[in-house]
Amino acid sequence: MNIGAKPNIFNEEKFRGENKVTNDFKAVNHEVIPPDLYQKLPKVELHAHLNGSVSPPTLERLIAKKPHLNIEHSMTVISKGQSRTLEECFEMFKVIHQLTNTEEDIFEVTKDVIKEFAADGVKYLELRSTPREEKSTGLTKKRYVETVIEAIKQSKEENADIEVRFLLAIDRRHGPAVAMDTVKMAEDFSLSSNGIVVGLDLSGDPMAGHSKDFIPALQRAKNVGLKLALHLAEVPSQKEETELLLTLPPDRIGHGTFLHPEVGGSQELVDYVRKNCIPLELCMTSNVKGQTVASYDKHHFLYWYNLQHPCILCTDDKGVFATELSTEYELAATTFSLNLADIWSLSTQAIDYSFAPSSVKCDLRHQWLKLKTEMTSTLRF
Ligand SMILES: CC(C)=CCNc1ncnc2c1ncn2[C@@H]1O[C@H](COP(=O)(O)O)[C@@H](O)[C@H]1O
Ligand SMILES: [Zn+2]
Repeated sequence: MNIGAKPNIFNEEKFRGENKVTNDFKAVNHEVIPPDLYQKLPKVELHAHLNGSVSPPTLERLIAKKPHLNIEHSMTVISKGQSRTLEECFEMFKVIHQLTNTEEDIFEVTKDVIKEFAADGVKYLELRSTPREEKSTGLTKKRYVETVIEAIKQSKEENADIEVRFLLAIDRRHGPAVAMDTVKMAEDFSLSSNGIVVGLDLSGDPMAGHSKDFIPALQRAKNVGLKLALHLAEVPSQKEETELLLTLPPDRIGHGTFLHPEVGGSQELVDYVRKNCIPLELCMTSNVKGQTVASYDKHHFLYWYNLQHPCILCTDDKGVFATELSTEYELAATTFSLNLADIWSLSTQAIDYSFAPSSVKCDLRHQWLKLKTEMTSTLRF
């Protein structure tokens, strides 16, 4: 729906009727929003890089375990109000990788990240990560992937209130041969992981390599039924590269910051994305702190949302960008004056755009319905 025209499916009459705003409640768009609403809201996270999602407490533990590295916490996180260039952000991932260079570290960070998303009200999570080999510790790419899968399985066995899937990431900096190996690995694991590995991500420095080099690997992935979530138009002036990746077409687009004509993209690109109904994974804090978007109110969420195009709010790297998925929902709501019904429908629609099998989607929709009833009574509608 267009911002301005507010439907009332979340039945927020009670809120509208209350004129006073207490210290505990915030007014957004003339509604009164309880402070923990965004955390309680059931959510779907579809764009989270494992190593970028490691939280301060986990990093503190890893730093303490490896004092010889002389890593300070400020080297791994961009605090509120701060920003960095893309190059600086990518340097931060290198620092984090030094801290997560053993099987044990990968297991620990995966378990912690899952726990933290669950505590933030995320009911379905798609984690993505680049299989990494570390000669110094004997970590192999195969063991890396197996370890993430083991951590996901163990979280489930421990009854974490969250369903988790895994996308293997292709880092553009590593070139087409590694990309093809990653696709083959994803193929193998999609058969042996009990449905945990569902697809691939294309990420890494958007200025590295050229999209055309990755088309054969990505095409192969598509041919064998793996899903594709591709970072696309994350930086300006990549129209030709973007066009090429869109012809696959991907199942979801990461960022898509520079697709539309106002920012140097084109109407043709927008029309193509709309015609193929390719959902956009939008990460507001990441884009502002990474300086590809000037400010929250200039975020391309507004452009696509007003076109009624599928938009999914995501964190990207909740550790590095010091955010949570609930914070991203709150940011979108306050920046673009979304009401409760808009927020609820954003979080519900994200279920449709996940790579989960239909049985899981169906179960999530039931959970949403149940939680809506519970939240409605808590909020005294
Ligand atoms: C620089 C910046 C603003 C980052 C946000 N946007 C991103 N764009 C492209 N690739 C990314 C981004 N954030 C994380 N990644 C990828 O995810 C990796 C970290 O997670 P992992 O090791 O794959 O588990 C990074 O090394 C990088 O390859
Ligand atoms: Zn990303």
